[in-house]
Amino acid sequence: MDYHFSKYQGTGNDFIILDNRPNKFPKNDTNLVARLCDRRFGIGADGLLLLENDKSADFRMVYFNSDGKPGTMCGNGGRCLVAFAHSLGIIGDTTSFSATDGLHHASISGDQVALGMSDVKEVTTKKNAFFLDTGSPHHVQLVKDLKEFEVFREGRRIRYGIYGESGSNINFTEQEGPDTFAVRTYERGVEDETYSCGTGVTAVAIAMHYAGYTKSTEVHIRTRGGDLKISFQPEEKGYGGVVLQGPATFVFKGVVK
Ligand SMILES: N[C@H](CCC[C@H](N)C(=O)O)C(=O)O
Repeated sequence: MDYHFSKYQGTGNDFIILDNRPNKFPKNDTNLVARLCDRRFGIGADGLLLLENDKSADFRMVYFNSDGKPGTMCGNGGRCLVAFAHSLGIIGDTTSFSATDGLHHASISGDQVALGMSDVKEVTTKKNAFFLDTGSPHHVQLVKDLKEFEVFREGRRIRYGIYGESGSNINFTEQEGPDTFAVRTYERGVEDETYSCGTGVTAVAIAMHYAGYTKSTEVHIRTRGGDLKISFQPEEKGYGGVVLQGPATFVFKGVVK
C-alpha cells in the first residue's frame, strides 16, 4: 500500500500528516505508525496525524504518538493539521475541528496558527510541581539552569516513577521575564525530549499564572524549537479562553510503502 503523506513541524515538534478522508489508513496497526515515525527506518516524526471527515465540524483530528499508540490532544499537531487543511483548500482562514478532547476553533494567518485549547478545570499543586490537563496530562516543575538540566533522565524518572504506566508529559521550566518562560519537555508516548510540546507549554503558562509567578494572561514561552504564545482567562474554577499561537510549517511531502 502506498501512503501519500506531508511532513509538518510546529516549533520543532514534527509530524507525519495523512489525508484519511477516504478512511483507508489501518489505524490499529501500531507497528506501521511506529515504523513511519522511526527516524532511522521510516520518515521520522514525534507523531502521526490523520485528517478525517466529521459530520458536524470541518474535519476530525486523529493523533498517534511515535510509539504507534493513540495519544491524547496534541497542541502543535493540531496547529500543523490546520495548516495542512488550509493547504488542501478544505478550510479558509478560520475553522472548527473535533479531536479527542472535543471541538477546537482555530485561525491561520501566514505561517501562524492560533488554536483554541480545552478549558483547564483544575491545577493540582504537588510537592515541588504542578499537575494539570490541557488536553493531555502535564507535570510542570520549575528548575534552575534549564539549559544544562538532565531532561531525559529526570523526565523519564518522574514519568514512570510518579505517573506509572498511563504516565504524564513532564515539563521543566525556568522564568526569564515577567511574562516569559523557557520550557523543555519529556513527552509521553515519544519517551524522549521533544523540541516543543504544545499542550505542555500551555500547561506551563497556566501553572505559572496559577502559582503567581506571572500576573500576565498572555505568556511567552521559549522552547528549543522556537517561540509560542499562550493566552487565557482566569475563571471561577480554572481557566478558559485558552489559545496557543505559533508557527506551523510545511517541510516536504512524499509517498511511503
Ligand atoms: N505526547 C502527548 C500528546 C502530544 C503532545 C504534544 N506533541 C503537543 O504538542 O501537545 C500525550 O500523548 O500525552
